[in-house]
Amino acid sequence: MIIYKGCIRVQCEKTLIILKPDAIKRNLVGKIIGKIEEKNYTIESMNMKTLSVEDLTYHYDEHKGKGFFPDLLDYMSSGPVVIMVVSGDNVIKGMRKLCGATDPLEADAGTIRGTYASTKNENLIHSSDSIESSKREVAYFIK
Ligand SMILES: Nc1ncnc2c1ncn2[C@@H]1O[C@H](COP(=O)(O)OP(=O)(O)OP(=O)(O)O)[C@@H](O)[C@H]1O
Repeated sequence: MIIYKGCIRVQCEKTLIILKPDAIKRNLVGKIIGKIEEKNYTIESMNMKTLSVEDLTYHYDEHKGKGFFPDLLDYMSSGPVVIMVVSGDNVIKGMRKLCGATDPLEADAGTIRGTYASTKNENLIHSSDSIESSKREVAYFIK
């Protein structure tokens, strides 16, 4: 049995994190990664890329047809993002909590969105919302 940073390695979850274009434009990458590391989560992989409309249509499939979808595509393709796989005990739930509510005005103090973001359109970070989403997103974005 391998014990790694306090959790049994084989039971550690993985989640896909995307630091959105505003995180890079506003020089917040280091601060956000600092908050993730403060929680003792582990960064398993990290890369930068500008997402294509094809990537985003796949990723945000559930939002296709909604009024904000065109703005979401414009925003998410407006510059490079940082794509990370982060692991840790209960990391999926823990990272969603650390990100805070989708609307930063409703996000708890101390969360990433509550601390650094101010609009629902540009809310800095994506985090997988379930084990199924995490598997689907990691399989798509990490080749
Ligand atoms: N009503 C809205 N107006 C503008 N943008 C929105 C709205 N709802 C969602 N979005 C954008 O679409 C993204 C995906 O929405 P979702 O409801 O899946 O929120 P989330 O799970 O908190 O965010 P994400 O999927 O990016 O982690 C949001 O993060 C936000 O950027």
